[in-house]
Amino acid sequence: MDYFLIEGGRRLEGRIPVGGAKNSGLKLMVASLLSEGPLILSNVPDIADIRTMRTLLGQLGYEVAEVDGPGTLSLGGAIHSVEAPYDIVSRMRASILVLGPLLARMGEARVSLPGGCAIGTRPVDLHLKGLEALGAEIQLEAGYIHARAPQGLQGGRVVLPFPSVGATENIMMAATLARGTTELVNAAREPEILDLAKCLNAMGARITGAHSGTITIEGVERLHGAHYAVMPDRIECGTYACAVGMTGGDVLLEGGRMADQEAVVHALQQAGVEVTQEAEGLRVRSQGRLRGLDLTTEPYPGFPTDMQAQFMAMLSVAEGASMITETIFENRFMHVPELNRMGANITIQGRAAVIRGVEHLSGARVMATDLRASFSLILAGLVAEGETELSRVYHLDRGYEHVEKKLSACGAKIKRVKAPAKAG
Ligand SMILES: CC(=O)N[C@H]1[C@@H](OP(=O)(O)OP(=O)(O)OC[C@H]2O[C@@H](n3ccc(=O)[nH]c3=O)[C@H](O)[C@@H]2O)O[C@H](CO)[C@@H](O)[C@@H]1O
Ligand SMILES: C=C(OP(=O)(O)O)C(=O)O
Repeated sequence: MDYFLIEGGRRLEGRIPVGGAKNSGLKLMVASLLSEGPLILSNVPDIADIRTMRTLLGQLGYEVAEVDGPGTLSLGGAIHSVEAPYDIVSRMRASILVLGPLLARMGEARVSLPGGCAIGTRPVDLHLKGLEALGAEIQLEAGYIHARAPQGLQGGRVVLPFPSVGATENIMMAATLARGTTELVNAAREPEILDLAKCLNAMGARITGAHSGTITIEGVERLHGAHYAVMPDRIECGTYACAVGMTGGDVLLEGGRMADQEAVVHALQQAGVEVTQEAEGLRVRSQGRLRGLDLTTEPYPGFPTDMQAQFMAMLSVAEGASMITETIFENRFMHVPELNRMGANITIQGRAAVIRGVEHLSGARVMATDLRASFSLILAGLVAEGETELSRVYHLDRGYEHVEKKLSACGAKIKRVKAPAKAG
């Protein structure tokens, strides 16, 4: 397994290009299953989850090919299978999103139940109830969700008890090909939902209100091919902003958009990091010691759970105490013991973590436990005294592209040590 070696203490200065959003690109790839013509997606990030999604779509018989080099994918062809198997769904949770599109397009889907993962139990009951409200018959058998709609889906009113991102996406995609109109109430409002609706509309869907919490989907007979560019990754952008804040740097995050992440920008500013929107992206600057603050993760437009671990690392070296309350996932504090091994002073009290800022962290051997936790340890390594060795970087590779290249270009000392090839 590859690992990273990070030598702390370098100020970051320069430019970092923000890639396409993982949490949008994966969903847009899935959306292509609804279309009769090819969907050409540009600005697709070079990350492991996108490769896993290519494998999954390939198993359904779908053709996914790079056009004009990396970053642009053409997705289309005939669907030969309606099954998303356990080995892929367990590797990548976004696989559950093939359920709605396969059901709408093929009248049937068999998708492995995703189960829990390192950050929490992550049930999918809201996805299933929403699809049932559109007329799907759903059975759970041998660890699989078996959904059928032999006569097609019928639009209806779905009220989500919680604005689940995944349920909103699954139901919205399925409803594009249902007969009649669907109203999705208390829908998620994340920017990636709007990106998905815009892409579906470019394919001929009729969706309105995708940023408002009530989404109306007028079903159409068929969707057609389109060209669409994946939105910039607001979480990658926020992650690098934390790196700049901690290292006292000055970096232009090319393509970064303040409008997608006002809660994160506000929190950075409260901590003493300067963030301004420029024509080419977000300019992030910091000087001197940061200040502690309190944060609670919430559905968008609140502070995102996907930025919680990175802020934890940043606040671990801020002046004074901070408290972070995690309300989305019950087990998303796995980075805390690792940060403490580097000298942080963090205690967990139920769903809250109390962070007492320390002056210095020290390099250590640490282990990544999940995607965002991995980056919190890189952030700690960037300011720690001495060397940090971060193992299990496959978690990080799921969702961050070219990390060592992007950070090194701004003066960080970080290198990937490749695992020796297996003898064989
Ligand atoms: C609201 C929120 O912050 N969603 C995040 C969630 O999306 P993801 O789509 O994975 O999760 P949801 O938004 O669906 O779920 C958030 C919460 O709802 C609960 N739930 C969800 C579905 C369901 O059928 N039943 C149910 O009880 C979950 O247990 C969890 O407590 O993780 C992604 C990856 O980290 C993030 O990018 C999303 O921003
Ligand atoms: C946890 C994440 O992704 P996933 O839902 O794919 O596990 C994430 O993007 O932070």
